[in-house]
Amino acid sequence: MFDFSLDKPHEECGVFGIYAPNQEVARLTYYGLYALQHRGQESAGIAVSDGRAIEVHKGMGLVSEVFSNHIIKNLHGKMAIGHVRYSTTGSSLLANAQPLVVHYQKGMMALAHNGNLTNATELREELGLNGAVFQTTTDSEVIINLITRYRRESLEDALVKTMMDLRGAYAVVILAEDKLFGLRDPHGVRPLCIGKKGERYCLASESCALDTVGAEFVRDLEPGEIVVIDENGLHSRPGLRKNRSSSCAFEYIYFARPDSTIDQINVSESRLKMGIELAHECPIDADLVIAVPDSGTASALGYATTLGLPFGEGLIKNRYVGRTFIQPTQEMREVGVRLKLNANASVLKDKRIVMIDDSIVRGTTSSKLVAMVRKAGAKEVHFLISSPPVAYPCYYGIDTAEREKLIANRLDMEGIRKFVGADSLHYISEEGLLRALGTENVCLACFNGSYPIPVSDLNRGKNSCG
Ligand SMILES: O=P(O)(O)OC[C@H]1O[C@H](OP(=O)(O)OP(=O)(O)O)[C@H](O)[C@@H]1O
Ligand SMILES: NC(=O)CC[C@H](N)C(=O)O
Ligand SMILES: [Mg+2]
Repeated sequence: MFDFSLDKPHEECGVFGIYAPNQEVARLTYYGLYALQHRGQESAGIAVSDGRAIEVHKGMGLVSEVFSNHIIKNLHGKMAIGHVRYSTTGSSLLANAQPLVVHYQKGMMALAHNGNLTNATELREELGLNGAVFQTTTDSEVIINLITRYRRESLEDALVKTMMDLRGAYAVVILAEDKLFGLRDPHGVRPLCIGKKGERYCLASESCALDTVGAEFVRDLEPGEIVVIDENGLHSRPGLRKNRSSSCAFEYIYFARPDSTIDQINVSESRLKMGIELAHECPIDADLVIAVPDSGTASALGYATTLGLPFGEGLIKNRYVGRTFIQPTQEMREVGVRLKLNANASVLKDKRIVMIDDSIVRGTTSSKLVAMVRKAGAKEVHFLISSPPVAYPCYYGIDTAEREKLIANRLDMEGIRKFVGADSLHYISEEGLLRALGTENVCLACFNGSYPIPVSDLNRGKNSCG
């Protein structure tokens, strides 16, 4: 049977950066991170710089738990970066929280990273042989070590050289030498966008964070691009030759906030279109369409509208639940799901239900929800999924579990249907998903095992650097 003891959301990290002398950069970063909280809940941190010295505060937990008004007020500087973490390489420990800060031959540097390197172990070994020491077990520390190693050249050249060594996914913000830098890997797997607030610039994993701090969206970083933000404004330096862009499809399906737009695709709109595609691929004669909130909501609306079916609030999400910290016993796991979601019997009773969620990963949530909806009186439960089956692990920064734990890797379609207990089960096709996204330039590795960036065997485990 499956080991459910590792049940937790499938997340990654969020980064934010701002260059704004005479503004409260720590507070703005705090708000930016608050908007990106869904990207990681294990730890949070903010580093501020006056152009020379860097101060950092980080801690385990949510942004609101790590920072108080007092702490924010005492972080002074003209620029800042921040990070919310969901660990992918290196355990969830304070020592691994970001931003990472180092002293090097030219002063101080702070770095925050979203993504996952696929050659971190090899790079770490090589750096270690050349005398580098490490204070964390993250892949992100490899990046900062490489930059300082190459810093005999100008900082921009050092960044280019570093990017030539790195494989994998990285959206990175850096404070160093009176400047704020942003880097995006040549495949553009993880998002990073630029905002303008007055005359000043900021960087964020998702555009929703720009809205929160009152910045105008300027554009996404190009794959392989480096941007430099300082007293003179913003300039771009082509870092590495851009590959065919492979931005992560899972960002649109599940991960990013619906009000964000990534690489010209609005997340909520793409989910709506996934629902429309599902309606074309699998029209079901039902009485009511419901969503697993929140990430299933837009798809369920698209499905219902296309087929002219009513949409109802069949499952209600407790808005105060972030992570459920589900205990590894059957009873506590069920409490965990019930704490987060509850069936609304008054709309479900005696109805034939189509229930739409964005994904099935390990299968834990789905089986509980189908049972819950039946218990609330539904006559039939048809379960539709707005992503193809997740059958391969992500090595680029989304923690979707090891291959053996993925239900689509273990069971065939009928086996999964039986496991979740639905009357019928249908996943969107890969073609349907691509039509909904309106581009083929996306990474679909977790669905089809075709990895756009090679992953060495040494980098296939969570603690591969530790
Ligand atoms: O098959 P599983 O391993 O249970 O994973 C699938 C579920 O996980 C995600 O939700 P999650 O509860 O992580 O977060 P959400 O509330 O943001 O949707 C996703 O939206 C599915 O509902
Ligand atoms: N999910 C992420 O983006 C995590 C960043 C980095 N790999 C870490 O584990 O700290
Ligand atoms: Mg969910």
